[in-house]
Amino acid sequence: MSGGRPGNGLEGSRVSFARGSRLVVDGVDITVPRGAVGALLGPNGAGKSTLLHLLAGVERPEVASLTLDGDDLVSLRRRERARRIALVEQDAQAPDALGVEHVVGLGRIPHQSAWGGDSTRDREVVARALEAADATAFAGRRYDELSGGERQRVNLARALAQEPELLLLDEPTNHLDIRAQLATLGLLRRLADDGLSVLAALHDLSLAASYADHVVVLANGVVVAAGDPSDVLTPPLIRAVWGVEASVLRHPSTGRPLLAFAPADADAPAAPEPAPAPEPA
Ligand SMILES: Nc1ncnc2c1ncn2[C@@H]1O[C@H](COP(=O)(O)OP(=O)(O)OP(=O)(O)O)[C@@H](O)[C@H]1O
Repeated sequence: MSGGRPGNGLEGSRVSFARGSRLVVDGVDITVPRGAVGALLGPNGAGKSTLLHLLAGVERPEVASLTLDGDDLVSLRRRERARRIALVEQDAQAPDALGVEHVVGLGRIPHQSAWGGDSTRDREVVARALEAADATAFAGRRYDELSGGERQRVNLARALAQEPELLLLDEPTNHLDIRAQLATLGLLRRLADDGLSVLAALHDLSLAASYADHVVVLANGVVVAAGDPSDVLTPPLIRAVWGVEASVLRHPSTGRPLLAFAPADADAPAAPEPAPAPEPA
């Protein structure tokens, strides 16, 4: 699905954004190499969605530099940006009563001329995107009548129909059952292996560790750690950022980190009373 253009992927340096007097993204350095899956992690309110919006051009950042395959993203024209970057938003909306195929077809607009309408290729790309996102079964239905998880797959299909070089996703596993979560992250992995740059905000640290090449941990708008999931997702870091106790296990088949959590000590429930010893027979 990627454009196949050579380059370094996304490279951002000192990306910042203020809401009123408060910096909600504060001097973030971020890199998503071409062909890599990056996971953006952090507690509620850390600035993940805001950062994705800045990278997608929905909001304009204060920035030292922000490039995609060497091209300055901030000065990129809107249409060119939409050809190269797709954002799957959390709980994205579509106009009422639109059919699913139509919604996915909206992803083709940046590639179409003003009077051209849908070409055979557009229709093929839409069909492939629906299939890749496992949404073909809903193709003939109305978007506003779908469940949350079904919509999430359609939103992904719409982004894939854009044939971007950089795919940004805000909690793409939200609403999805476990099979659909694994399918979505497996698809992102394969798309990256084909050359797409992927950055997804995720709350499930084990899923992030299973599928991402690197993770970026945000807290209060600042990057507090970044790198290989095995190096970054340590119990002290998780305690400091999320305020919970974590044990790092290993996935039995992949060897990737698998995290088990407990409330921080002060909040931990009292240990259960030991069971009374059985009476001797
Ligand atoms: N429209 C807005 N107006 C004012 N403040 C906002 C707005 N949107 C977000 N914020 C604030 O900006 C900060 C970053 O929010 P953001 O949505 O980027 O966090 P997040 O890491 O994506 O959180 P979550 O995991 O809860 O989705 C938060 O403090 C939030 O309250």
